[in-house]
Amino acid sequence: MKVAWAGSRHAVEVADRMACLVASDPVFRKDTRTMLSRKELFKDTLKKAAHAWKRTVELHLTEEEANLLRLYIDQPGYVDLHWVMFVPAIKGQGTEEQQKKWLTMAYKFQIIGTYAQTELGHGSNVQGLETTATFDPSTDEFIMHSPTLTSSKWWPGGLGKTSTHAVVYARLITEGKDYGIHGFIMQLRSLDDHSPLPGITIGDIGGKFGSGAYNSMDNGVMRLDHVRIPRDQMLMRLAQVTREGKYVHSDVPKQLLYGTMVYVRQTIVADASRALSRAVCIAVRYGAIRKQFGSKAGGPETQVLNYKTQQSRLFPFLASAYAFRFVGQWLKWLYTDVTQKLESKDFSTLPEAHACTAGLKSVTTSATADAIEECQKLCGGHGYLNSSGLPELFAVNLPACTYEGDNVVLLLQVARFLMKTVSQVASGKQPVGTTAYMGNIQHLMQCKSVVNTVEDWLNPAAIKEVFEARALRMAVNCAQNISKAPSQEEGFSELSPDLVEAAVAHVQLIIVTKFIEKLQEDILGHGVKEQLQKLCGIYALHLIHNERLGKLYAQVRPNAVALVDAFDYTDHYLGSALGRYDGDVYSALYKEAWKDPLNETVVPDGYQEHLRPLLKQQLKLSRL
Ligand SMILES: CC/C=C\C/C=C\C/C=C\C/C=C\C/C=C\C/C=C\C=C\C(=O)SCCNC(=O)CCNC(=O)[C@H](O)C(C)(C)COP(=O)(O)OP(=O)(O)OC[C@H]1O[C@@H](n2cnc3c(N)ncnc32)[C@H](O)[C@@H]1OP(=O)(O)O
Ligand SMILES: Cc1cc2nc3c(=O)[nH]c(=O)nc-3n(C[C@H](O)[C@H](O)[C@H](O)COP(=O)(O)OP(=O)(O)OC[C@H]3O[C@@H](n4cnc5c(N)ncnc54)[C@H](O)[C@@H]3O)c2cc1C
Repeated sequence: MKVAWAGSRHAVEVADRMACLVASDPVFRKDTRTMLSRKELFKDTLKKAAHAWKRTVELHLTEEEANLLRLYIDQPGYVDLHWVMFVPAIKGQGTEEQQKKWLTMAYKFQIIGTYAQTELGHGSNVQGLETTATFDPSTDEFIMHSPTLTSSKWWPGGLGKTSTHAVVYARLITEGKDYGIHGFIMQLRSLDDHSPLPGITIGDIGGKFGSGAYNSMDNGVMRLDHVRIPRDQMLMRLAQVTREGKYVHSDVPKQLLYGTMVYVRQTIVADASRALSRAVCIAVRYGAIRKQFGSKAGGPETQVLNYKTQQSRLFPFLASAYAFRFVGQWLKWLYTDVTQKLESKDFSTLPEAHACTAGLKSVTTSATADAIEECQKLCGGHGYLNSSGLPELFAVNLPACTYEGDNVVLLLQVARFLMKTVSQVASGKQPVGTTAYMGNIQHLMQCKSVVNTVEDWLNPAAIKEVFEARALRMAVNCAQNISKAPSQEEGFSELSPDLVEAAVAHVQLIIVTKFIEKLQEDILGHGVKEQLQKLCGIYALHLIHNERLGKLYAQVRPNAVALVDAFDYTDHYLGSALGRYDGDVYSALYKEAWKDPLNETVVPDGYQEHLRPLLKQQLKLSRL
C-alpha cells in the first residue's frame, strides 16, 4: 500500500530517508513551535532553513531529496517562495541568457528571491495591478514605481525581511503606452548588509491566522519610489523592449505570463492530498485508540472508530486523500506534457492545462481545509489542542484556498472553459481531453439511470457515466440559461453560482475518472487493489450521497489503520500526540502539556499583582 501511495519503491525509499534525516536532527524539532513568539518563530525558521541548506550541501542531496527535506521540515518560510516561485518564474519567463545569469546565483543561494505579484488593492485581478515599470530610453532603464497606496506589493512570501531579490509584476509603459502586466527582476536589499536599497520601503505585513502556521513566513509589504533597474532585467522570453523603447511581443500566448501560477497550482494538489492524509492519519489512529461508552451490561467501552457516525464522517476523507493523491500524480504528468509541447510551440493543450490546474487546485484545497477542520472535531476535545497537530495543520493549509488563486475565481475560469466547450460541441466540434465526454451529449442528456441494481453502484463504468451525465447536464443547463440573457457577459455573471457548481461537478468527474484509471494499473501488494476499489467507491458515492456507503464503510473499517499507516509518516512529521504510531496517546498528551511555558512556575506570573489582591479583597468582603 505504501508503494501505491508513494508512486514507486524508489519514492518510498527516498521519502523514508529524508523523513528520518529531519526527524533525527534536533535543529528541526517542532514540538515547541506553537509556544514561540512571532520573532522567535521567524528566527527559528531562518535557523532551520540555513541548517537545511548546510545538510543539503554536506550530503550532496539531489533536487528531489532537497525538496523532500524542505517538505518534512514543515515550516513555511522564505525558501519556499525562492524554490517554488522565484526560480520557476525565471525559468518560464526569462530568456536563456537571463536564466543563465540569475539561476546560477539562485541555485547557489547567493540571492534569495520571491514572487511579488499581489498588491494591497489587487490579487485576483492580475490585469488590475497598479505598480508601473516605465522605460526611460535616455538611460536604458525601467523606472519601477508604486503610484498609489493600493499599488503597494502586499503578501509576497519572504518579501518582508529575507528576500534580496524579487520577480516584480508591473504595468510596462514605453513610448507613453501601457502594455499591461510583465515580470521584472529587481534587487531589493544590499548583499553586503541586507539593508533595503534606495527608494524601497519594505516590511512584514503582520501576524496571520494560527499560533505557528504561516507566522513563520515573512509575507511582506513593499513600496517603490522611482527605483531604476537596467532594461535587461525585464523578463524577455514572452515580450521585449528594444534599446529604442519599442515594445515587441513574442509569438507565444500572453497567458504564459501566468505560467508560474499554473505550475504551483499543480503542485498544490499533491500538497492538499498530503495535508489531508496527515489529518486523516491522526483521526483514524486516534479513533482506534479512543474508547467511549460500552455495552449496558458493563462490557468494555467501544472504539469510537466503530461508531457508524464516526465512519460516515471520516472515511470519505480517507478515500479523498487517496483520490487527490492519484489525480495529483496524473496532473503532474499533464503539466509535464503541456510544458514539453510548449517547447515546440504547440499551445493546443494550454487551455486544458489551465482549466485542470485551476479546477483541481480549487476543489482539492477546499475539500482539504473542510476535512482537516472536521478531523479536529472527530478527535473531540483533544483535537483542539496544539499537541494534536490538527490546529496547526488547519492553519497552514487553510490559505491554500486563497493563495495561487482564490478558489471561486479559479472555478469561474473552469466554467468559462466549459461554456466554450459546450458551444464548440453545439457547432459540431468533437471535444478532447477531460471534456471528451461532452461529445457524447445525446446519450448522456437522455440516458436513464445506468445504475438500477445496488451492485451497479460498484461498477466503475456505471459510476463514471453517472458523473459524466451529472457534469454535462449542469454545464448544458448553464449554457442554455446564459443564452436567454441579454448578453453572454450578463448571463455568465447572473449564472455564476450555478457555473461554479458545474465546474465542481466537472472536476469531481476528473478525480473519479483518474481513480478508476489508477485501478486499471498493476497494483503491488496482496489485497491492495481491493481496498483501493472500496475507497474509490466511497469517494464517488459520498459525493452523490448513496445508500451503498454504509456497507463500504464496514468493509473498510478492518483495514482503516493499515490504510493510514501506508502514508508512512514519522511521528515527527505528523507532529501529533493523538496520531502517534505507538498509540500511546494519553501519556503523550500529558507529557506535551508540561512543555508549555505557562507551567514553568507552579504559581503563575501575575498572581501577586492581579490575583492575590482580588482574592484577599473578596475574602475581606465576605467577612464583613
Ligand atoms: C509556502 C509553502 C509553505 C509550507 C508548505 C511546505 C511545503 C509545501 C511544498 C511547496 C509549497 C507549495 C505551495 C505553496 C506555494 C504557494 C504558497 C505561497 C505563496 C503564494 C503565492 C501566490 O499566491 S502568487 C499570486 C497568485 N495569484 C493568482 O493566482 C491570481 C489569480 N488571477 C489570475 O490568474 C488571473 O487574473 C485570471 C485568470 C483570474 C484572469 O486573468 P485575465 O488575464 O483577466 O484573463 P481572462 O480575461 O479571465 O481570460 C483570458 C483568457 O486567458 C485564459 N487564461 C487565463 N489564465 C490562464 C492561465 N494561467 N493559463 C492559460 N490560459 C489562461 C482564459 O482561459 C481566457 O481564455 P479564453 O480562451 O476564454 O479567452
Ligand atoms: C498565505 C498567503 C501567501 C501568499 N503569498 C503570496 C506570494 O508569495 N506572492 C503573491 O504575489 N501573492 C501571495 N498571496 C496573495 C494571494 O495570491 C491572493 O490573496 C489571492 O490571489 C487572492 O486574491 P485577493 O486577496 O485579491 O482576493 P479577492 O479577489 O479580493 O477575494 C475576495 C473575495 O472576492 C471574490 N471575488 C473576487 N473576484 C471575483 C469575481 N470575478 N467573481 C466572483 N467573486 C470574486 C473572491 O471569491 C473572494 O470571496 C498570498 C496569500 C496568502 C493568504
